[in-house]
Amino acid sequence: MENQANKLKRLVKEQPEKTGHVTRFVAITSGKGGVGKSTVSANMANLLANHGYKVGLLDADIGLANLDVILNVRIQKNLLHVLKGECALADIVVQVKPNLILIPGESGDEILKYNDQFIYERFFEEAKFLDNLDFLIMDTGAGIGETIQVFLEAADEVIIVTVPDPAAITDAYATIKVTSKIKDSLQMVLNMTRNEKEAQLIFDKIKKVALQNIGPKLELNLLGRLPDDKIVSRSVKQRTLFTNDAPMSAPSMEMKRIVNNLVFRLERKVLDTKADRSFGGFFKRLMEQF
Ligand SMILES: Nc1ncnc2c1ncn2[C@@H]1O[C@H](COP(=O)(O)OP(=O)(O)OP(=O)(O)O)[C@@H](O)[C@H]1O
Repeated sequence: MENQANKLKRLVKEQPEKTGHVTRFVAITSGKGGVGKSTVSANMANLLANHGYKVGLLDADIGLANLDVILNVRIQKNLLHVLKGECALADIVVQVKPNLILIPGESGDEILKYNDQFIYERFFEEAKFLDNLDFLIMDTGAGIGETIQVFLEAADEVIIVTVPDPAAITDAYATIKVTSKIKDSLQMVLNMTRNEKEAQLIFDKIKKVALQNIGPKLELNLLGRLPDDKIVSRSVKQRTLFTNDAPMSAPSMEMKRIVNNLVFRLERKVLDTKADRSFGGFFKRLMEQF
């Protein structure tokens, strides 16, 4: 019988290996915890997978509702176990549905703390089975910690999620300010907003402050908004995804707009194709920066 590791390798490698295949790395972060970062990450990855993209979802945040809980999958070990040499990468990867895998992580601090050269070499070799991913969506922790910044710097696109409450906005702004030192463009998602007007108003205020204090060099964009909706909270409680449960609902339609805007941006963006654009290459960049 085919074991789990081989099955995963086969599933992810269904397509013939493309030379020069590009994986796009998207980091989702927030200033404050509990603003919907994991909910946005999981539903974004789900919609991209529905579009036919091969998507990896990396949980680099151990918060209240982890991605395995949101996606209703069982995990036993995570990236930390791989980096400690206790299991193989293929053993921890969970196939959520066709085109969507979950890579269970740990807090970024823990992940990047391990630096055993021998295990790294094996890890990068093993990571080749993830080379066909079109997107890696990373749910990072909240705040302005050094490790989170390392993940954000290595990403092609950084999305900062916030909610309208003043404390969350202040913290989101702190993230924008710190991250503007390493990124020229940042995306925002305003979650739990009453309507589009409210989202735009809040965004305009943040943008004005950013322009005054950071300057015009930073391109700050509103990628989209999500309403505060029972459909979203209910799906999280039921361990389902609202983009599956209620695909025609207001939150799903807004989530589709966010995903379309993201894909549009990334398709236009000139990516650094000199850098190794594989999952392993991305991790190498992380380790080098840390
Ligand atoms: N648009 C929304 N409408 C209603 N409830 C929401 C919405 N977005 C998120 N929530 C609820 O907010 C809570 C926190 O969401 P989530 O776990 O995604 O946040 P987080 O920022 O990832 O948190 P953490 O910092 O713990 O990782 C969840 O219970 C979720 O149901």
